[in-house]
Amino acid sequence: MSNPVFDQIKNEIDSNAVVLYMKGTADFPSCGFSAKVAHILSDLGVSFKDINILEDDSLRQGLKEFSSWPTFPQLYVKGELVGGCDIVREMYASGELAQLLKDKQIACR
Ligand SMILES: N[C@@H](CCC(=O)N[C@@H](CS)C(=O)NCC(=O)O)C(=O)O
Repeated sequence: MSNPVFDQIKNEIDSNAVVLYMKGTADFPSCGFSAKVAHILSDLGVSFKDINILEDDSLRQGLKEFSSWPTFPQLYVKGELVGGCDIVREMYASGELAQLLKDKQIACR
């Protein structure tokens, strides 16, 4: 059966190369974990769409199910979940995140 929230998420991650589902916005994060990932993407010079899950509880709950991931932030690149703060931090530190972005033809430094 089709789920309208899943359709919304699918549309967002298909129409934006990099999507960060977060608490707050990139300019005004409401949580340190979300702030960290937004800063990492900014450090890499990556354009991304920030979506504040605190403004939409059905999206907040629906994403946990859609992604099979219980927390935020959630970083999607080209329609695929990369992970949350811990994973993104590790991938950034090792250079793996920059490599993944380059492999997916996303401009970054
Ligand atoms: N270890 C997590 C930290 C993030 C986390 O624990 N987020 C919590 C608190 S901000 C969360 O999103 N809980 C579910 C919710 O608030 O709906 C990660 O790597 O992203």
